[in-house]
Amino acid sequence: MTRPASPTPENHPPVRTGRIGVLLVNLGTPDAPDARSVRRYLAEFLSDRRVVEIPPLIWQPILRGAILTTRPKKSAHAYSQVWTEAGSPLAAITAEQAARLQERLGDDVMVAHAMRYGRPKIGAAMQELMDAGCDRILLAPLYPQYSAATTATVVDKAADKLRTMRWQPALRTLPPYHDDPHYIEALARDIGSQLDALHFAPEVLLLSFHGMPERTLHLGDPYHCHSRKTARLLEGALGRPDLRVVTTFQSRFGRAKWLEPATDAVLAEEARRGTRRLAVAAPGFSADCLETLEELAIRGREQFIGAGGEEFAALACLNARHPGMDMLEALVRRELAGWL
Ligand SMILES: C=CC1=C(C)c2cc3[nH]c(cc4nc(cc5[nH]c(cc1n2)c(C)c5CCC(=O)O)C(CCC(=O)O)=C4C)c(C)c3C=C
Ligand SMILES: [Fe+2]
Ligand SMILES: [Fe+2]
Repeated sequence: MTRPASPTPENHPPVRTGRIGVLLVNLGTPDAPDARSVRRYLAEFLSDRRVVEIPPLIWQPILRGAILTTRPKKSAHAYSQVWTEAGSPLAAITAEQAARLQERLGDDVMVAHAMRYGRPKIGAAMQELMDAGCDRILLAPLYPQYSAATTATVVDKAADKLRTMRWQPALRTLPPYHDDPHYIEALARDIGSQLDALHFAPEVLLLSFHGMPERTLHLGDPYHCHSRKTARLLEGALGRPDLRVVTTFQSRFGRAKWLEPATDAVLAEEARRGTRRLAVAAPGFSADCLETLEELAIRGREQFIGAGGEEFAALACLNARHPGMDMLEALVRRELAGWL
């Protein structure tokens, strides 16, 4: 029998200093607005079985065939219309949210960010936190409304990393915050001040949430209910009886039936029925991205104006501005209770 070697600086596990890590996670985005980068991103995203719930034997040939040969070029064009000097808006804004949160939380906490698809990777970001001495990690998927396709797949990915480790950190996850007063108040403050700054008074405020296949609702995914509840609470908190608030779902993908009503159809329908001035907000997105800057602000405008509308505004997401950062700080501090 050999006795285990006594610990030496060489074989001793790295010291963890009891620091707390916070990992903000969003969806992810391509590295560049070109077809190759978009193809790599879409291949990873659309191969996630939490996102497309079709058996791989059926889905992969469709994905590798029709979709990845045509969509990357189209999507790359869309991305190129919203790309900034700091890169993809979603990447730049998520990084800024992490930096702002770090300033607010101080040295006891280390804040990092990661993306579910593309970079920075969740596993690598967790490793960085642990290498810096964190033995407790709060995983914060930046999705107010829970869905298996977003929140759950982030937790799955973090669990994949834990699975490889002998000495795991303690892990907490930020619960969905679709009805949290901090979130509703941040949205009401932020959307309210953006509405006041418009040069016109909208008749309709469209609240556009990302869509999901309708089937997921019947399978028990709370996403649709969470979105509806956010919309109802936000309408109450805005307190603008003159404004008609309409909730829609955007970004339909594939042939299955998606949640309705669809944003693009309602934009055209509102204009045809006589609405002249409309504003659209996307409360489910914590950062502006392709879906808000291109699909809503560019194509949405064309749909509304093209059908007879006169004034159109796409409002900004909470991003890294004050109301949103106040909310994020409050939500994170609450989850860190007992750790801090
Ligand atoms: C089956 C397809 C898709 C499901 C389900 C889905 C759910 C879902 N997505 C978001 C948030 C975002 N999606 C974004 C882009 C995007 N989404 C899909 C498809 C599904 N999304 C695709 C193919 C794309 C890529 C762009 C394109 O080719 O059209 C983004 C923006 C990413 C960016 O780089 O800016 C976000 C954010 C949620 C919240 C959600 C379910 C609730
Ligand atoms: Fe999406
Ligand atoms: Fe889209």
